[in-house]
Formats: sequence, C-alpha cells, structure tokens
Amino acid sequence: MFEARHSMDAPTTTSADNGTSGGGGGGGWFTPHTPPEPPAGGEQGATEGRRLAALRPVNRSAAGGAGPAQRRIPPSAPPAPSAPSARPGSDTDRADVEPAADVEPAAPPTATAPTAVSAPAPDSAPAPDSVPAPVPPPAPARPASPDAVLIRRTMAEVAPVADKVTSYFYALLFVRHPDLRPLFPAAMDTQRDRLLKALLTAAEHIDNTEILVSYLQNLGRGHRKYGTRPEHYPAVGECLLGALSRFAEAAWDSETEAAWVRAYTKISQVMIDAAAVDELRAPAWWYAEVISHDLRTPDVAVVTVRPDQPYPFLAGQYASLETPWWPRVWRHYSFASAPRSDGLLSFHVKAVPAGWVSSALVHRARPGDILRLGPPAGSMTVDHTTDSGLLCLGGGTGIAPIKALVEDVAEHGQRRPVEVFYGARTGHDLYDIDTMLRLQQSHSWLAVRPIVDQQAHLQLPDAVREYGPWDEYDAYLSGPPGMIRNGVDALRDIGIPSERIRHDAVEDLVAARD
Ligand SMILES: NC(=O)C1=CN([C@@H]2O[C@H](COP(=O)(O)OP(=O)(O)OC[C@H]3O[C@@H](n4cnc5c(N)ncnc54)[C@H](O)[C@@H]3O)[C@@H](O)[C@H]2O)C=CC1
Repeated sequence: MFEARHSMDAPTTTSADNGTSGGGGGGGWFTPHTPPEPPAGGEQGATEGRRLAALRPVNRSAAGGAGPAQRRIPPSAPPAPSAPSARPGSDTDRADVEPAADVEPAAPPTATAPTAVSAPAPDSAPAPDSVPAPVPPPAPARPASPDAVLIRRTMAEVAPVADKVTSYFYALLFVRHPDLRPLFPAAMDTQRDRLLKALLTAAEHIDNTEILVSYLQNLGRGHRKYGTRPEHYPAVGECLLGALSRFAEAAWDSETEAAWVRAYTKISQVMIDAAAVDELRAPAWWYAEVISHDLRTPDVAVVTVRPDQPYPFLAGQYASLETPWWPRVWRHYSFASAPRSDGLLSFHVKAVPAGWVSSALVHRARPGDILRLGPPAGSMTVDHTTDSGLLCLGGGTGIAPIKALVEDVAEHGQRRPVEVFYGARTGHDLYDIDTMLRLQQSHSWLAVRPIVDQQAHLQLPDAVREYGPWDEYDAYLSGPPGMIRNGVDALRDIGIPSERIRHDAVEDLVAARD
C-alpha cells in the first residue's frame, strides 16, 4: 500500500514480469480525479477498534522518527516551499512514476505492493560490489492460497469503483488521523491513484513470498524519507479495511477480513523491519546541492548534484528526488553516470506539461539549490559475472541509465560488446548524442546507433530487429512505457528470452501522456 511504487518506487523487473499486469484497464487505477468523498461517519468504529489491535505490527525498530541522519542541516537553507497552485500532473520523466511516472508522494506506509513486482532487490543498500543477482525465471503457477482467493475476490469487487475506494480511504485516514496529513503532499491526486494499484498488486502477489518480501523491504526503506514510523501502520491498516469493507460489501465477511488483516500485518511487518535495519546504516535521505544545470534543449536539462554524504549506488539504478518547491512530492530519475570518484550525481530531466518536479528541475533549479534524494533503487544493473554482450535501447531521456551502464562496463575493463540504440523523435531530441559518440570513439567494443523516428520512419524497437543476431546479448530497455512494452515484444520475437531482458517496471513509467 501503500505507496506503490515505487514506487516505486520504480521497481526494476525482467520481462518475465514486465509490469503490465494489473490495473491497466477498467476502474481508473491511474487517473482518478474525483474529489474525495467524506467518510460516512463513525459507523465502523467498534469493528475497526478490533481490527486496529489485530493490525498492530510488532515494533522492532530502534527508532521512530528521524535518526541522526535526518536531523542534518542542509548546507544552505532551501527556498521556502510554496504551496502547489495546481494539481501535480505527471512528471513523466521516468520518475514520476507516479507514474506519471514518477511521483512518489510522501506517504505513510500503506501497505502494498507493486502492481508489477520488481525483480528481487538486494536486502541491503546497494554497494558497488553488490550487484543484484539475475532474476530467476518465474516459478510454475501454484494454486492460490485461501487468503489469496479472498483477497482477490475483494479486489475484483472494488476494481470498478477504484476511485471511490481510494478517495474514501484517504478521507478516512486524514479525518481519523490528522497527524498523518503532513506526511503527504499538499495535492493528493497522484497518491490517491497509487493506493489501489498497489493493493491490486499485493493481492496478485500475496502468495509469492520471495518477490513480495523483497519489494516490501525496498518499500519500507523508501518510506523512511517520508517520516513514516511503525506506529503509523495500524492507522493505515485500519482505514484500508474500513474502505474495503465499505466498497466490497458482497465479498466482505469475517473470513475475508481476517485474510486482509493477516496480509496487512505481514506487509507492514516486513516494511517496518526493513526500515529498522536500514536505519542502522544509511540516512533516510540525502541533501544534494545543485552543482551544475545544463539546459540541453528547451525542455531537457542535465542536473548535477553533490550529496552531503557518500551515496553508494550502482549504474542502472535510480533515486527519488524532491525539490524545495514541491515539498513531499518525489519523482524518480535514473543516475546518468556510473559512480564517480568525485561523488557527483547527474540526472537527465525532461519538463513535461503539468510535471511539477520535472518543470521545476528544468526551468527553476540553479546551482546552489538544495534537493533531497531518497535511497538508490532498481536492479537494471550489469551482471559482471558474465561476458554476454549488452543490447541497450534508450528512448529520449531513457538514455540516462544506458549511459551509466556503458560507463560501468568501461570501468570494469571487460571487452564485452555493447550496442546502444538511442531513439528520439527528432534529431534535435538526441540531446546527448555527442556524449554517446565520444564514448563510442573511446571504446572499440561500443556501437551507438541513433534512431530518429522522423528520418527512419520507424521506432526504436523495430530498428533493433534489423540488426543482430542478439543470441549472446542481455537486453536493457529504458524509455517511455510504450517503448518498453513494444521493445520487450520485439526482443522476445527475435529470440531473446524474457529473463535476459531488463527494464524498470512499466507501472513506474506510466506517464499521463502514454
Ligand atoms: N529521465 C530519466 O532518468 C529516465 C526517463 N525514463 C522515461 O523515458 C521517457 C522519456 O520521454 P521522452 O524523452 O519524451 O521520450 P519520447 O516519448 O520522445 O520517446 C523517445 C523514443 O522512444 C521510442 N518510443 C516512444 N514511444 C514508443 C512506442 N510506443 N513504441 C515504440 N517506441 C517508442 C521512439 O523511438 C521515440 O523517439 C519518459 O517516459 C521517462 O519516464 C526512463 C528511464 C530514465
């Protein structure tokens, strides 16, 4: 729940679960814009009192609020946040996967799971030597557990009224627990949108402990930056059950309620435990000062920042990022370089209409501004235990992590072939082609092929079919959701097995315009 993704946080996945499951049709999982309905009084108070006790996870955390790292003072005071004057739209630059691809609004833990569960992530914060293992092929389907059956039945009933359930849930949460309101962004549209999507995923994956736990651990760690504390979880669970029982009347009975209580207790416990472990070794967030701001086109900027503390990550991963102008609104951006000796991080940001964070980063951010960074996430990383070639498709600003992967291969000194297909709508949109061509000049194992839609009269995935063979290659895709979907189809068509195709989960990339 809760914040789904990551948001994901934006989970990375292989095409074996390409993130297209669930939530795509029907009930408006991605675009609810109806105003919240007021909660219908306290009619469920007594029942939910019982639930509250049942939902309370064990608090194993040594902490509860911000640890020492969170009490840091930014190098210089960020500008005073201003209240949003318009709805946050979709910062489609990867990140918003809030989609809008990137939105990652602050939220207390709402239980949840990704609509597309990501490839298992490492338990610990990524370190340069902790490359995630390749994702194993999916296990053969097992019969659903009784709890999963009940949960899915609930989800099927609420799917057509997803907007209402989401609105009701947040209304309930903020009326009953007004102290939690400050953890969320001022405008809640995107957050409302994410909740049920996450629930749907939880329902779909409740039996898949390995993947679910891994996802939830990431989610728990990622929630630290919101100020989420263990005691928030029961409140969220209570309101979740309140909303589900109201809108899934036909399916709801004591057994169903018990199944949800078990599921939520498990979900919240995994998140709380992961956050507690993470608290011992990493800050909940990093302050990062903008060091340079390079406007490459009227709407694409390369933003380079210096974190206030060491920031370990792997090439191919991404971070959530908050600007001082839109507090508690987070978007995901991929690191555009492999880790550098000077500790600087770069992001490629495209301003999109109604994309609050991306527009601020492109049009407002200047050297000296202070941003906040969440922990690194994602497993679209290079497997250095093999010498397979890398077939990389980067569409638009999706070239950012591809460039990082190329640098990573270069630093490891292996002579493995890397073929980069860099797609853009027009020649002007190939804003990073000079960098990519310079890399090609320096490395004989690297081939960079720009594909301009207007000139080639075809899009990136189709262009790849004309080259090859790709039998000895692992594939990496990064770009808009449509490119990922079509790219995965094209690559499977030409014989690359799903488990050798890596990309961030499509949900996390869903942009309003796509
Ligand atoms: N900024 C970042 O760090 C990252 C951004 N992204 C995502 O990349 C996207 C970049 O957006 P833009 O630069 O506006 O890219 P764009 O929309 O201009 O597309 C770039 C290229 O991708 C291909 N493409 C687009 N849609 C396609 C489709 N439906 N089927 C097949 N091929 C298609 C085309 O070749 C096109 O020229 C955003 O959705 C963003 O969320 C992904 C990873 C990292």
